[in-house]
Amino acid sequence: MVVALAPCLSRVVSFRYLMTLKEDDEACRHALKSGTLLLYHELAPLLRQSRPLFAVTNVELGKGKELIREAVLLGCRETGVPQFALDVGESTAQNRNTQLCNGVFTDLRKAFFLLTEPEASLAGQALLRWHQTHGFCSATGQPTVRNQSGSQRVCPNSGVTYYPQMAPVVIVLVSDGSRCLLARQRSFPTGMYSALAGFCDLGETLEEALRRELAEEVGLEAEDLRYSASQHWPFPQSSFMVACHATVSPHKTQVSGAELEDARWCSLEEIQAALTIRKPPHNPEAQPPGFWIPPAYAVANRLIQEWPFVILPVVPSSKPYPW
Ligand SMILES: NC(=O)C1=CN([C@@H]2O[C@H](COP(=O)(O)OP(=O)(O)OC[C@H]3O[C@@H](n4cnc5c(N)ncnc54)[C@H](OP(=O)(O)O)[C@@H]3O)[C@@H](O)[C@H]2O)C=CC1
Ligand SMILES: [Mg+2]
Repeated sequence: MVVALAPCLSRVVSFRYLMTLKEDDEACRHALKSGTLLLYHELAPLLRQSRPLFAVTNVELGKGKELIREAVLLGCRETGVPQFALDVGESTAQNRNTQLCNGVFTDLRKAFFLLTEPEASLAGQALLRWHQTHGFCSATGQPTVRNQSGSQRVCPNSGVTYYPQMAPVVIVLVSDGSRCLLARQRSFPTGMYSALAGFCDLGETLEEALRRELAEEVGLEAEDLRYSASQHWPFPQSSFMVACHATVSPHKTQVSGAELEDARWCSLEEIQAALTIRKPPHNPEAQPPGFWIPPAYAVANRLIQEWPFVILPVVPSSKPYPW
């Protein structure tokens, strides 16, 4: 009994500690002295061997203590050590830090396919980018002021508080019972196919957004829906991805050329072959005909991985939230 409760308790303690750091600037400044830092340079994280590199906070940063104050709070390790993200910006110190920590500032989009444990790098980049782009109040045009943890910004003139935002996106893997539907946009890397996705419109439920996107992009009507998972997705801006499976009756797709370059029904064998491709081919043009799918961290990959094992429940589609 005690063994089962201990991890729960430590998680509660760690969430409460995080809450304190968000609300209490002095406590957060104090925590900066003992926490670890994920460094960025122009939003490119410091990585070593495809892993984010957490430096100790007393690392020499050129501008010293003042620069450390610009760090944003990311989370708290199970050990109770708080984690921060900091962009060293145009500081000339980045080279020194790179040598000191034996890491390399790496473009996150390029590193993404190779990165193990990308969550902290992605969240840190998204939060730092939000601060860089929300320096002014949209009501008064005056500069906004951040709290120490970076969980909010306030306009001293209007009193408006701004919080980091995510746009809700529904992503759906459609199945006709024996095949699943993958599609590609023109902007995708050559040969990559993914599940269908789309931003929710204001006032829509997820289910309505899913049905609209299916109709718009491939001319299909969803029957049964099943929630699978969710994730934060930082490209190109922060989205909150909600991933679902959907069934449709076997039907011809009508691909919208405005939205998609191509959509293809894939058999189990084709999916199994695509899952064996762990990273994008060096020269996709030279590869034999086939396709590859988003990397393991992307929730689209999870939908595709679990598709063969998903047995969709029969849910009356009139219910607004069948899952
Ligand atoms: N994690 C994963 O596994 C995957 C993630 N995704 C992500 O899902 C997201 C949505 O997919 P996508 O098919 O592009 O979406 P949509 O099908 O909704 O099409 C994108 C277009 O919608 C318009 N749009 C409407 N609302 C917004 C908004 N809040 N932010 C940005 N654009 C908006 C834009 O049009 P306009 O430019 O004309 O204004 C944009 O070009 C993308 O960010 C993509 O990176 C996609 C697949 C897999
Ligand atoms: Mg789309």
